[in-house]
Amino acid sequence: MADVINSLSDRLLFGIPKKGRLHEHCLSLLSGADINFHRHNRLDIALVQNLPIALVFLPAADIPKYVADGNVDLGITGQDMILESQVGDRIEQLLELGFGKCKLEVQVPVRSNIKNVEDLVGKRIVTSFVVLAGVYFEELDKKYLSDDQKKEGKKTKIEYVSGSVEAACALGLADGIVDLVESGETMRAAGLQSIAVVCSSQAILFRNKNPSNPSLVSKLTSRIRGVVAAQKYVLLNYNIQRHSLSEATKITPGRQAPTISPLEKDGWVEVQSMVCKNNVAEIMDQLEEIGAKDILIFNINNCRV
Ligand SMILES: Nc1ncnc2c1ncn2[C@@H]1O[C@H](COP(=O)(O)OP(=O)(O)OP(=O)(O)O)[C@@H](O)[C@H]1O
Ligand SMILES: O=P(O)(O)OC[C@H]1O[C@H](OP(=O)(O)OP(=O)(O)O)[C@H](O)[C@@H]1O
Repeated sequence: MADVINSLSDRLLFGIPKKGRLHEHCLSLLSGADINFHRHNRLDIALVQNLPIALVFLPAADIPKYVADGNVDLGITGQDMILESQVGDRIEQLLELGFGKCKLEVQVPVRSNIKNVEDLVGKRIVTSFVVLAGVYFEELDKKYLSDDQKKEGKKTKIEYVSGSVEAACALGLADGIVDLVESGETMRAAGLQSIAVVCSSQAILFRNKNPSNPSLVSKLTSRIRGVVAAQKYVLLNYNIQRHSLSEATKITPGRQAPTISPLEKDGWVEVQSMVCKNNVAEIMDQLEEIGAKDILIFNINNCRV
Protein backbone atom coordinates (compact mmCIF):
# COMPACT_ATOMS: atom_id res chain seq x y z
CA MET A 1 0.00 0.00 0.00
CA ALA A 2 2.73 2.49 1.03
CA ASP A 3 4.60 1.66 -2.21
CA VAL A 4 1.58 2.55 -4.28
CA ILE A 5 0.96 5.85 -2.44
CA ASN A 6 4.64 6.83 -2.71
CA SER A 7 4.60 6.25 -6.46
CA LEU A 8 1.78 8.70 -7.18
CA SER A 9 3.66 11.99 -7.38
CA ASP A 10 4.80 11.73 -11.02
CA ARG A 11 1.70 10.02 -12.32
CA LEU A 12 -1.41 11.28 -14.06
CA LEU A 13 -4.36 10.44 -11.82
CA PHE A 14 -7.38 8.95 -13.62
CA GLY A 15 -10.70 8.57 -11.70
CA ILE A 16 -12.74 5.45 -12.59
CA PRO A 17 -16.15 4.47 -11.11
CA LYS A 18 -15.38 1.83 -8.50
CA LYS A 19 -18.67 -0.12 -8.93
CA GLY A 20 -22.15 0.21 -10.42
CA ARG A 21 -23.36 0.56 -13.99
CA LEU A 22 -20.24 2.19 -15.43
CA HIS A 23 -17.52 0.07 -13.81
CA GLU A 24 -17.32 -2.92 -16.19
CA HIS A 25 -17.59 -0.71 -19.29
CA CYS A 26 -14.66 1.36 -18.01
CA LEU A 27 -12.53 -1.75 -17.46
CA SER A 28 -13.13 -2.94 -21.03
CA LEU A 29 -12.31 0.56 -22.34
CA LEU A 30 -9.02 0.56 -20.39
CA SER A 31 -8.16 -2.89 -21.68
CA GLY A 32 -8.96 -1.87 -25.28
CA ALA A 33 -6.69 1.17 -24.89
CA ASP A 34 -3.86 -1.12 -23.67
CA ILE A 35 -3.79 0.43 -20.20
CA ASN A 36 -2.44 -2.46 -18.12
CA PHE A 37 -2.72 -2.48 -14.35
CA HIS A 38 -2.95 -4.79 -11.40
CA ARG A 39 -5.39 -3.81 -8.67
CA HIS A 40 -4.57 -5.25 -5.25
CA ASN A 41 -7.48 -6.67 -3.35
CA ARG A 42 -9.52 -3.88 -1.69
CA LEU A 43 -7.12 -1.15 -2.81
CA ASP A 44 -8.74 1.76 -4.66
CA ILE A 45 -5.52 2.91 -6.35
CA ALA A 46 -3.78 0.90 -9.08
CA LEU A 47 -0.56 1.80 -10.87
CA VAL A 48 -0.60 1.43 -14.65
CA GLN A 49 2.34 -0.76 -15.65
CA ASN A 50 3.03 0.60 -19.14
CA LEU A 51 2.27 4.35 -18.71
CA PRO A 52 2.89 6.94 -15.94
CA ILE A 53 -0.75 6.82 -14.86
CA ALA A 54 -2.47 5.75 -11.62
CA LEU A 55 -6.11 4.68 -11.67
CA VAL A 56 -8.15 5.87 -8.70
CA PHE A 57 -11.37 3.89 -8.15
CA LEU A 58 -13.99 6.27 -6.75
CA PRO A 59 -17.79 6.49 -6.37
CA ALA A 60 -19.20 7.74 -9.70
CA ALA A 61 -20.93 10.62 -7.90
CA ASP A 62 -17.66 11.95 -6.40
CA ILE A 63 -15.53 11.91 -9.56
CA PRO A 64 -16.73 15.33 -10.89
CA LYS A 65 -15.64 17.10 -7.69
CA TYR A 66 -12.25 15.31 -7.56
CA VAL A 67 -11.53 16.32 -11.18
CA ALA A 68 -12.82 19.90 -10.80
CA ASP A 69 -10.73 20.42 -7.63
CA GLY A 70 -7.64 18.93 -9.29
CA ASN A 71 -7.30 15.99 -6.86
CA VAL A 72 -7.34 13.77 -9.94
CA ASP A 73 -6.49 14.96 -13.47
CA LEU A 74 -9.20 13.27 -15.48
CA GLY A 75 -12.08 10.88 -15.00
CA ILE A 76 -15.03 8.96 -16.35
CA THR A 77 -18.56 9.35 -15.01
CA GLY A 78 -22.12 10.08 -16.17
CA GLN A 79 -23.06 13.53 -17.50
CA ASP A 80 -25.88 13.45 -14.92
CA MET A 81 -23.29 13.32 -12.12
CA ILE A 82 -21.44 16.31 -13.57
CA LEU A 83 -24.65 18.34 -13.84
CA GLU A 84 -25.64 17.34 -10.29
CA SER A 85 -22.21 18.35 -8.94
CA GLN A 86 -22.44 21.78 -10.62
CA VAL A 87 -18.79 21.73 -11.70
CA GLY A 88 -19.41 22.14 -15.46
CA ASP A 89 -17.40 25.39 -15.62
CA ARG A 90 -14.35 23.84 -13.92
CA ILE A 91 -13.93 20.76 -16.12
CA GLU A 92 -13.49 20.09 -19.83
CA GLN A 93 -15.50 17.37 -21.54
CA LEU A 94 -13.22 15.31 -23.81
CA LEU A 95 -15.32 12.48 -25.22
CA GLU A 96 -18.79 10.95 -25.11
CA LEU A 97 -18.23 7.24 -24.51
CA GLY A 98 -21.47 5.76 -25.87
CA PHE A 99 -22.38 3.70 -22.77
CA GLY A 100 -24.28 4.47 -19.56
CA LYS A 101 -27.06 6.00 -21.66
CA CYS A 102 -30.11 6.89 -19.58
CA LYS A 103 -32.55 9.70 -18.80
CA LEU A 104 -33.39 11.43 -15.54
CA GLU A 105 -37.18 11.40 -15.41
CA VAL A 106 -40.02 12.60 -13.19
CA GLN A 107 -42.13 9.56 -12.27
CA VAL A 108 -45.44 9.11 -10.45
CA PRO A 109 -47.53 6.07 -9.51
CA VAL A 110 -49.65 4.85 -12.42
CA ARG A 111 -52.54 4.69 -9.94
CA SER A 112 -52.51 8.33 -8.86
CA ASN A 113 -54.33 11.49 -9.86
CA ILE A 114 -51.07 13.14 -10.84
CA LYS A 115 -50.76 13.10 -14.61
CA ASN A 116 -48.33 15.98 -15.32
CA VAL A 117 -45.55 17.88 -13.56
CA GLU A 118 -47.76 20.89 -12.71
CA ASP A 119 -49.81 18.55 -10.48
CA LEU A 120 -46.65 17.87 -8.41
CA VAL A 121 -46.03 21.54 -7.56
CA GLY A 122 -46.11 21.97 -3.76
CA LYS A 123 -45.95 18.19 -3.21
CA ARG A 124 -43.13 15.82 -2.07
CA ILE A 125 -40.38 14.58 -4.38
CA VAL A 126 -37.77 12.00 -3.42
CA THR A 127 -34.55 11.65 -5.44
CA SER A 128 -30.77 11.08 -5.41
CA PHE A 129 -30.46 14.15 -7.68
CA VAL A 130 -31.54 16.95 -5.34
CA VAL A 131 -29.74 19.70 -7.30
CA LEU A 132 -31.22 18.82 -10.69
CA ALA A 133 -34.67 18.11 -9.23
CA GLY A 134 -34.43 21.34 -7.18
CA VAL A 135 -33.67 23.46 -10.25
CA TYR A 136 -36.42 21.74 -12.23
CA PHE A 137 -39.15 22.22 -9.61
CA GLU A 138 -38.01 25.75 -8.68
CA GLU A 139 -38.96 26.82 -12.20
CA LEU A 140 -42.35 25.15 -11.86
CA ASP A 141 -42.89 26.71 -8.39
CA LYS A 142 -42.14 30.15 -9.85
CA LYS A 143 -44.68 29.57 -12.60
CA TYR A 144 -47.51 27.91 -10.70
CA LEU A 145 -47.40 29.11 -7.05
CA SER A 146 -48.88 32.45 -6.01
CA ASP A 147 -46.76 34.84 -3.90
CA ASP A 148 -48.90 33.96 -0.85
CA GLN A 149 -48.34 30.24 -1.37
CA LYS A 150 -44.57 30.84 -1.65
CA LYS A 151 -44.62 32.84 1.63
CA GLU A 152 -46.61 30.09 3.33
CA GLY A 153 -43.84 27.63 2.41
CA LYS A 154 -45.91 25.68 -0.11
CA LYS A 155 -42.87 25.13 -2.33
CA THR A 156 -42.24 21.63 -3.73
CA LYS A 157 -40.25 19.63 -1.16
CA ILE A 158 -37.22 17.75 -2.49
CA GLU A 159 -35.80 15.00 -0.27
CA TYR A 160 -32.61 12.98 -0.74
CA VAL A 161 -32.31 9.19 -0.67
CA SER A 162 -29.14 7.43 -1.83
CA GLY A 163 -30.80 4.47 -3.63
CA SER A 164 -33.96 2.42 -4.18
CA VAL A 165 -35.67 5.70 -5.08
CA GLU A 166 -38.42 3.81 -6.91
CA ALA A 167 -39.78 2.52 -3.57
CA ALA A 168 -40.43 6.02 -2.17
CA CYS A 169 -44.02 6.48 -3.43
CA ALA A 170 -45.18 3.03 -2.30
CA LEU A 171 -43.63 3.66 1.13
CA GLY A 172 -45.57 6.90 1.50
CA LEU A 173 -42.45 9.11 1.42
CA ALA A 174 -43.22 10.87 -1.83
CA ASP A 175 -45.89 11.89 -4.35
CA GLY A 176 -43.37 11.59 -7.17
CA ILE A 177 -39.72 10.72 -7.74
CA VAL A 178 -36.90 11.89 -10.00
CA ASP A 179 -34.79 8.89 -11.03
CA LEU A 180 -32.80 7.40 -13.90
CA VAL A 181 -34.53 5.35 -16.58
CA GLU A 182 -32.94 3.21 -19.24
CA SER A 183 -35.13 0.24 -20.24
CA GLY A 184 -37.98 1.42 -17.95
CA GLU A 185 -38.13 -2.00 -16.24
CA THR A 186 -37.45 -0.67 -12.73
CA MET A 187 -40.06 2.04 -13.19
CA ARG A 188 -42.74 -0.34 -14.46
CA ALA A 189 -41.98 -2.97 -11.79
CA ALA A 190 -42.53 -0.28 -9.13
CA GLY A 191 -45.90 0.70 -10.67
CA LEU A 192 -44.61 4.08 -11.81
CA GLN A 193 -44.87 6.03 -15.07
CA SER A 194 -42.77 8.84 -16.49
CA ILE A 195 -44.36 12.27 -16.90
CA ALA A 196 -41.31 14.37 -17.85
CA VAL A 197 -37.61 14.17 -18.76
CA VAL A 198 -35.23 16.36 -16.73
CA CYS A 199 -32.09 15.52 -18.77
CA SER A 200 -30.36 12.82 -20.83
CA SER A 201 -27.02 11.33 -19.92
CA GLN A 202 -24.22 9.04 -21.03
CA ALA A 203 -20.74 8.31 -19.70
CA ILE A 204 -18.06 10.84 -20.62
CA LEU A 205 -14.30 11.24 -20.37
CA PHE A 206 -13.46 14.65 -18.88
CA ARG A 207 -10.46 16.48 -17.42
CA ASN A 208 -9.48 19.22 -15.08
CA LYS A 209 -8.87 22.52 -16.93
CA ASN A 210 -5.16 22.33 -15.96
CA PRO A 211 -4.18 18.64 -15.82
CA SER A 212 -0.66 17.73 -14.62
CA ASN A 213 0.43 16.21 -17.96
CA PRO A 214 -1.67 17.58 -20.88
CA SER A 215 0.21 15.62 -23.55
CA LEU A 216 -0.45 12.33 -21.76
CA VAL A 217 -4.13 13.33 -21.43
CA SER A 218 -4.21 13.83 -25.24
CA LYS A 219 -2.53 10.47 -25.87
CA LEU A 220 -5.00 8.72 -23.58
CA THR A 221 -7.95 10.53 -25.19
CA SER A 222 -6.83 9.43 -28.69
CA ARG A 223 -6.52 5.83 -27.54
CA ILE A 224 -9.93 5.84 -25.89
CA ARG A 225 -11.49 7.61 -28.90
CA GLY A 226 -10.13 4.75 -31.05
CA VAL A 227 -11.67 2.09 -28.81
CA VAL A 228 -15.04 3.88 -28.73
CA ALA A 229 -15.05 4.24 -32.54
CA ALA A 230 -14.06 0.58 -32.96
CA GLN A 231 -17.05 -0.42 -30.81
CA LYS A 232 -19.36 1.82 -32.84
CA TYR A 233 -18.33 0.81 -36.38
CA VAL A 234 -17.82 -2.33 -38.44
CA LEU A 235 -15.92 -2.70 -41.70
CA LEU A 236 -18.12 -3.56 -44.67
CA ASN A 237 -16.66 -5.17 -47.78
CA TYR A 238 -18.59 -5.92 -50.99
CA ASN A 239 -18.33 -6.28 -54.76
CA ILE A 240 -20.48 -4.26 -57.14
CA GLN A 241 -20.71 -3.47 -60.84
CA ARG A 242 -19.03 -0.18 -61.68
CA HIS A 243 -22.25 1.32 -63.14
CA SER A 244 -23.89 0.99 -59.67
CA LEU A 245 -20.92 2.47 -57.82
CA SER A 246 -22.26 5.99 -57.34
CA GLU A 247 -25.48 4.61 -55.87
CA ALA A 248 -23.49 2.24 -53.64
CA THR A 249 -21.20 4.94 -52.28
CA LYS A 250 -24.26 6.99 -51.32
CA ILE A 251 -25.33 4.04 -49.15
CA THR A 252 -21.80 3.53 -47.72
CA PRO A 253 -20.03 6.90 -47.86
CA GLY A 254 -17.52 5.84 -45.14
CA ARG A 255 -16.13 8.23 -42.54
CA GLN A 256 -13.88 10.02 -45.05
CA ALA A 257 -14.59 8.13 -48.28
CA PRO A 258 -14.88 4.44 -49.21
CA THR A 259 -11.85 2.54 -50.54
CA ILE A 260 -12.51 1.29 -54.10
CA SER A 261 -10.32 -1.34 -55.79
CA PRO A 262 -10.68 -2.90 -59.25
CA LEU A 263 -11.52 -6.63 -59.45
CA GLU A 264 -10.06 -9.12 -61.95
CA LYS A 265 -13.52 -9.28 -63.49
CA ASP A 266 -14.66 -6.83 -66.12
CA GLY A 267 -16.90 -4.01 -64.89
CA TRP A 268 -16.68 -5.01 -61.21
CA VAL A 269 -15.09 -3.23 -58.21
CA GLU A 270 -14.57 -4.04 -54.54
CA VAL A 271 -15.70 -1.44 -51.97
CA GLN A 272 -14.53 -1.19 -48.37
CA SER A 273 -16.18 1.22 -45.96
CA MET A 274 -16.69 1.80 -42.21
CA VAL A 275 -20.39 1.79 -41.26
CA CYS A 276 -22.28 2.30 -38.04
CA LYS A 277 -23.00 -1.03 -36.31
CA ASN A 278 -26.59 0.06 -35.59
CA ASN A 279 -27.49 0.43 -39.28
CA VAL A 280 -25.64 -2.52 -40.69
CA ALA A 281 -28.61 -4.80 -41.49
CA GLU A 282 -30.47 -1.98 -43.27
CA ILE A 283 -27.34 -1.07 -45.26
CA MET A 284 -26.84 -4.70 -46.35
CA ASP A 285 -30.48 -4.85 -47.52
CA GLN A 286 -30.01 -1.70 -49.59
CA LEU A 287 -26.73 -2.94 -51.12
CA GLU A 288 -28.31 -6.25 -52.06
CA GLU A 289 -31.18 -4.41 -53.77
CA ILE A 290 -28.73 -2.58 -56.08
CA GLY A 291 -26.90 -5.80 -56.97
CA ALA A 292 -23.97 -5.94 -54.52
CA LYS A 293 -22.42 -9.40 -54.05
CA ASP A 294 -20.19 -11.05 -51.42
CA ILE A 295 -21.14 -8.56 -48.72
CA LEU A 296 -18.87 -9.20 -45.71
CA ILE A 297 -18.79 -7.62 -42.25
CA PHE A 298 -15.63 -7.42 -40.13
CA ASN A 299 -15.43 -6.34 -36.50
CA ILE A 300 -12.84 -3.65 -35.79
CA ASN A 301 -10.61 -4.40 -32.77
CA ASN A 302 -9.20 -0.92 -32.47
CA CYS A 303 -8.73 2.12 -34.69
CA ARG A 304 -7.66 5.75 -34.94
CA VAL A 305 -10.15 7.94 -36.78
N1 LIG B 1 -30.00 1.80 -15.78
C1 LIG B 1 -28.98 2.48 -16.23
N2 LIG B 1 -28.59 2.37 -17.50
C2 LIG B 1 -27.54 3.04 -17.98
N3 LIG B 1 -26.81 3.90 -17.24
C3 LIG B 1 -27.14 4.05 -15.98
C4 LIG B 1 -28.24 3.36 -15.40
N4 LIG B 1 -28.31 3.70 -14.12
C5 LIG B 1 -27.31 4.56 -13.90
N5 LIG B 1 -26.60 4.79 -15.01
C6 LIG B 1 -25.41 5.68 -15.15
O1 LIG B 1 -24.42 5.19 -14.27
C7 LIG B 1 -24.08 6.18 -13.31
C8 LIG B 1 -23.80 5.48 -12.00
O2 LIG B 1 -25.00 4.88 -11.56
P1 LIG B 1 -25.04 3.68 -10.55
O3 LIG B 1 -26.47 3.36 -10.27
O4 LIG B 1 -24.16 2.62 -11.03
O5 LIG B 1 -24.46 4.41 -9.28
P2 LIG B 1 -23.52 4.00 -8.16
O6 LIG B 1 -24.11 4.68 -6.98
O7 LIG B 1 -22.11 4.35 -8.50
O8 LIG B 1 -23.59 2.44 -8.05
P3 LIG B 1 -24.55 1.58 -7.14
O9 LIG B 1 -25.94 1.77 -7.70
O10 LIG B 1 -24.02 0.19 -7.33
O11 LIG B 1 -24.39 2.11 -5.74
C9 LIG B 1 -25.28 7.12 -13.28
O12 LIG B 1 -24.91 8.40 -12.85
C10 LIG B 1 -25.72 7.12 -14.72
O13 LIG B 1 -24.94 8.01 -15.47
O1 LIG C 1 -34.76 1.63 -16.59
P1 LIG C 1 -33.92 0.51 -16.06
O2 LIG C 1 -33.18 -0.22 -17.12
O3 LIG C 1 -34.68 -0.40 -15.17
O4 LIG C 1 -32.75 1.19 -15.16
C1 LIG C 1 -33.05 2.14 -14.18
C2 LIG C 1 -32.49 1.78 -12.85
O5 LIG C 1 -31.06 1.67 -12.95
C3 LIG C 1 -30.46 2.45 -11.91
O6 LIG C 1 -30.34 1.75 -10.74
P2 LIG C 1 -29.38 0.48 -10.55
O7 LIG C 1 -30.04 -0.74 -11.07
O8 LIG C 1 -28.03 0.80 -11.12
O9 LIG C 1 -29.28 0.34 -9.00
P3 LIG C 1 -29.38 1.41 -7.80
O10 LIG C 1 -30.86 1.66 -7.61
O11 LIG C 1 -28.73 0.70 -6.67
O12 LIG C 1 -28.61 2.64 -8.23
C4 LIG C 1 -31.48 3.58 -11.69
O13 LIG C 1 -31.31 4.20 -10.42
C5 LIG C 1 -32.80 2.89 -11.86
O14 LIG C 1 -33.27 2.35 -10.66
